[in-house]
Amino acid sequence: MESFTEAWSFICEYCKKHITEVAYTTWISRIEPVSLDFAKGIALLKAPNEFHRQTLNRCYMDLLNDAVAEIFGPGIQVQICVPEDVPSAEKEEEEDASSQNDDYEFTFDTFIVGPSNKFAHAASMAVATKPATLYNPLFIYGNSGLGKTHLLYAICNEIARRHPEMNIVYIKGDEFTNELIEAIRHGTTAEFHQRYRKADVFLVDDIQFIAGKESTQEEFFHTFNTLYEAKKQIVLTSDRPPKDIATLEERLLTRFEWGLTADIQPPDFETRIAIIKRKAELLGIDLPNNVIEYIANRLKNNIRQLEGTVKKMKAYYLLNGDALNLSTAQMAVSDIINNEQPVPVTVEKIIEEVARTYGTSPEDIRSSKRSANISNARQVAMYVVREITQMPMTSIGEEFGGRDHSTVVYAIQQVEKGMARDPKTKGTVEDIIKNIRDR
Ligand SMILES: Nc1ncnc2c1ncn2[C@@H]1O[C@H](COP(=O)(O)OP(=O)(O)OP(=O)(O)O)[C@@H](O)[C@H]1O
Repeated sequence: MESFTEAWSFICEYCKKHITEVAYTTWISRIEPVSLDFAKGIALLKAPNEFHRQTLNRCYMDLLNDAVAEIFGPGIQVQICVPEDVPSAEKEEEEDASSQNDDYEFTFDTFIVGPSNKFAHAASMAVATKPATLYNPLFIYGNSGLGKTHLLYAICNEIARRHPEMNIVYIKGDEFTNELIEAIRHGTTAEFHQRYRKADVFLVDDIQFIAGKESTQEEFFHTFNTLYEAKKQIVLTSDRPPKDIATLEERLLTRFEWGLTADIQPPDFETRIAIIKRKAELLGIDLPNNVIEYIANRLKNNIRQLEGTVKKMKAYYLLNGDALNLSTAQMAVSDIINNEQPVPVTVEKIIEEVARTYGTSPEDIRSSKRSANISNARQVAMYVVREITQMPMTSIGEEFGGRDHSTVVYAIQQVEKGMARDPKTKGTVEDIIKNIRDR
């Protein structure tokens, strides 16, 4: 592992010589080496997200394999994973509901259109066909599992197909924040600017995660302006409309509303039926009509759940030989509903989100450092832990580096007072809680 990480810089050097600087910065520089297994002949690399992986698989696999062969000799195949693939107990539980999809690509062809999403679909098609001419920015919002990411990838894939020369940059709002914090820490903000401000098409999934984070919003504001003025296409998604993102800066809110805002609603009955049929077809199984109708009647608000149910039925069929009938469907639906119970939020997750918001690190929050920003972030983190987990004060104190009960009580009171006095503080804390709960 150690030597693979060391050798990674040589692989990067090789790639750098063979592609343009922009392509290198956008696609190769953000890969992380994971492991090299000579016995299996696999070099495992990690891409920051699914769209990145798809692009690497499609456009840069030969280059990466050549680079690996140059350094380690022939017989090693590159494989790309994404953070979601890295096993952890929690992720495994989420697996069925995950938006990762090995059965089909997220394109316009695989997107079923109905009254609930036809406006967002049409706007996305328009943007993909003529980037930066009609709607800029395009802002798509809707609840979880209704197809925002699917549409965003569909735009990426369509533009990549029509305009292979265009530099498409896709990122999630929280990744943008994390990368900025890392760039500030390592003094590499120039590379950070270059990566995002050289985009021809800039797509940000879950933009709500930048709200309340001052330096991220500042950076995003400049990136937005640079790209907008250069007539580059910007597409954003969120779980709520811009005006409902409590701590979004006014100047960003205005900009997000400059172009077109399109919402996606839960699908109606006919669309749910069409989606179940299509998912079954893609998975190569034949579902009777009564089964399709049963699923469509039970799951109304989330397309990811519809898809998960069809996958579950296929798994029961293949693994247990169960028939594709109503009782198997009942089992699959209740499995999906139970699995989708929210995963309990850990203190670690809460501290991570608070740290991101205040531009500090989880280690600092748990430490005894007393600078104003860190103390403030620590108090907010204690408050949020109490709000979300209802954990006893003494246990909260232990989680924060062995602080005593009275320190926690004091911290919570301070935050309550701050929220009562200042609407901005209130908005920030509420956004943090919403972001953590919505994950
Ligand atoms: N109209 C549709 N036609 C076909 N599949 C769809 C449609 N809408 C959503 N899906 C599928 O449902 C799953 C969830 O969609 P997606 O990940 O795009 O949701 P999302 O709105 O981005 O959710 P989240 O906010 O939780 O990230 C994906 O597998 C996607 O392909």
